[in-house]
Amino acid sequence: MKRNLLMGDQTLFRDPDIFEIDHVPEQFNFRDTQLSELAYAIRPAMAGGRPFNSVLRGLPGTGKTTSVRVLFSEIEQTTKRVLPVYINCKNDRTRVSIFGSIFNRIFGHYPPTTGIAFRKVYNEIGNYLSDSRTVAVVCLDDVNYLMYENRLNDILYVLLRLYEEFPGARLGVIAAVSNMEIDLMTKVDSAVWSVFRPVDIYFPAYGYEEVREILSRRVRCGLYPGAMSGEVLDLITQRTVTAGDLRVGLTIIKESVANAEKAARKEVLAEDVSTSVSAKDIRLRDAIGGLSPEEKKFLAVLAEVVRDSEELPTSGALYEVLNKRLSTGPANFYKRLNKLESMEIISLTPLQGRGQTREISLRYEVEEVLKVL
Ligand SMILES: Nc1ncnc2c1ncn2[C@@H]1O[C@H](COP(=O)(O)OP(=O)(O)OP(=O)(O)O)[C@@H](O)[C@H]1O
Repeated sequence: MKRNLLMGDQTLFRDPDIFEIDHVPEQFNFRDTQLSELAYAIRPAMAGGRPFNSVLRGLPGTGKTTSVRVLFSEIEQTTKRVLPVYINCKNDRTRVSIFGSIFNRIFGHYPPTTGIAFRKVYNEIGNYLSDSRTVAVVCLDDVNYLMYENRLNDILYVLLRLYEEFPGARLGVIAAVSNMEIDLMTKVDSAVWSVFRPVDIYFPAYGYEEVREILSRRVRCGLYPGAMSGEVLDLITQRTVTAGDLRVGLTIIKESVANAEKAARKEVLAEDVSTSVSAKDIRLRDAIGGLSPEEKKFLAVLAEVVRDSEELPTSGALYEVLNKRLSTGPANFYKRLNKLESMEIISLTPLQGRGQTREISLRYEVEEVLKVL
């Protein structure tokens, strides 16, 4: 029999990209209310005015990013006077990188990484918006990743005050948050909030019928006919609804199809349906995917220390190990620790009567973290 190890002889996928998390579906249903609220906030920009700022709140996988992408693509097809800028704060976390991304959208290239002051980048953006009367709409997706070291305040402050220095410059911010425990208002200084004053747009979780319809459409586009029965789709829908995150369903479909292919079946059976995917799992992969190589090494050592300690390690004890193994130094140590906390990978609990000392725990199983790393 002819074997083809790298290119499987047969695949059930008509188009595997359809199941990627960042795929923008052709049909985006069930979010009409949110889309019209967001369109309402952006609309003044279409007439050259300052858009309303907005906050999109909803659990992961409730369509916040997709709503922004849908409207941004409509803007791009309609006018050049509005410049939509999408920023994922998991990747762009500093003032320099966020303004670098805005600069790139305007001028088609990033500012040089060395030898250029932030102020110069800022001035060029401000002058461009002011002179060209282009209105910028900046989406800060997963803005919770900026909630450490006061970065969110700093970045919102600089963005929202641009018009003061550059008369005529107009810019609106869309901030998306997927952690429902976070009340953005309490995280932003009142002086910044008084300029921000966002419209609140809530994205509720999808119900059973909605999830089934969304997944079934994906299956019709992404798999060959007959590859997945209604019963198997019901099973996957049920797991997705229980997990409360559409990304779980998309990942289960991908893995189940791969299992069926491995068993050389032409149809996914109930036994192929992967049971190991959970919303927590996806959150962990997502969070770790947003770490730099140095931060990953830091987390790996931290996880090993947690695994090998009888009690939860303190920040002091952990610092000793990390400094010895990775020459972390105190400033980087606390920066990385705070970042891992903001990404909800670890918890830092203050110890009573011990000043700045914190007790460190992982929010996931140690082995799970090490496996994903
Ligand atoms: N109404 C919908 N119709 C079709 N697909 C959808 C719908 N809502 C969400 N999806 C799909 O679910 C996945 C997750 O959606 P999206 O990234 O927009 O969620 P999110 O709320 O931004 O999540 P996060 O908070 O993690 O960023 C994407 O693949 C998206 O295409």
